[in-house]
Amino acid sequence: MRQDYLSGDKENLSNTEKDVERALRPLSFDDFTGQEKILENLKIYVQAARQRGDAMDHVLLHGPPGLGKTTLSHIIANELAAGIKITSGPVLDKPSDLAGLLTNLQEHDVLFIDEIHRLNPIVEEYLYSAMEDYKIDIMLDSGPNARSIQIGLNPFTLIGATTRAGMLTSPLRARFGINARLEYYDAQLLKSILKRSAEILGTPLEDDAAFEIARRSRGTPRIANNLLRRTRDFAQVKGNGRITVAIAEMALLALDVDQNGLDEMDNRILSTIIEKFKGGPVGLSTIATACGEEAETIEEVYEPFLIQEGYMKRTSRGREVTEKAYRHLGILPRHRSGELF
Ligand SMILES: Nc1ncnc2c1ncn2[C@@H]1O[C@H](COP(=O)(O)OP(=O)(O)OP(=O)(O)O)[C@@H](O)[C@H]1O
Ligand SMILES: [Mg+2]
Repeated sequence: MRQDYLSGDKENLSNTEKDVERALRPLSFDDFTGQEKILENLKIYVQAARQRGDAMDHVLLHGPPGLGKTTLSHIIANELAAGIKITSGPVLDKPSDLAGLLTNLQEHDVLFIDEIHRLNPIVEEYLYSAMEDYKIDIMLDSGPNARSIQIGLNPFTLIGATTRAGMLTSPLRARFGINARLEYYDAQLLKSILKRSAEILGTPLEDDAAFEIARRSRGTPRIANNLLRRTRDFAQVKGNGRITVAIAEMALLALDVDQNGLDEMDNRILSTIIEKFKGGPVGLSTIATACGEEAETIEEVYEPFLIQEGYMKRTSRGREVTEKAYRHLGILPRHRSGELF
């Protein structure tokens, strides 16, 4: 369970936690911290579309979980002063599910499809003409009477979000005029996000405590906010309600977030590769089995951060840990084909 909220799995949040997550979600471009380049461009596209009275071009947002894809989609709709309809890839079973949504869109509305890499191929194909010409073909009747009629749609903006851009087919990817990859946040940005969140929650958060939580949040606002909520609990029960650096340290220790901000699963992945596979290279599915975690989760949630921070690398022969991983775990690197690191 602890793993779940640290890894940023939103499905496992309770209802109150979901309410808090919603309360902390920025609603406008000005509320949104970081991703400056993306924001700068989006502001221009939004303004241009509004000035012309057109629907904005379709947007693909990709990047690791918890970096703000859903948040940004809502912000775009807000800034366009448009409505938003929300669905997700796995939910759209058949073309008629999608047709229902599309025909209900008002002019310039946003249709947000989360996990768009998990669209059923038949539904996906259906989306092509909707995206390109704002038209769909609907089948009437079946058997010998089957015929299709074409229906025009109101011009709309599709926003697709995915943690796995590589899994998108090229025809789908090509239909997004705007393509943005969200990056991990640095500690300073996360610190300002935390200060804002603490303010909303009404929790006093000292500066150095904010920085400590920020730098140990795996570059991810969702994790930063989750750690803030847990730290707030510690401050309330073990302190006087104020989040000091000592309280933050205590909470992070209890949550198994180590000094470099790696959590229990990060460390398990690294130590497994070192101890069971001599540091690698080793295949993803082998690591997954040895760690008792799904390969997809490792690839989507853990590995991108471990690679970005230089603990691990991907080679053509599989995953390998780096010298930094050995140092982090306090293990001496072994001789590898005669060479030392
Ligand atoms: N730039 C930001 N500024 C402030 N808060 C942010 C920012 N980005 C994300 N958050 C916070 O982090 C939480 C998670 O963000 P969001 O749900 O948008 O991530 P996501 O990229 O859609 O993740 P997933 O891939 O899991 O769907 C939000 O509730 C929001 O409070
Ligand atoms: Mg999301």
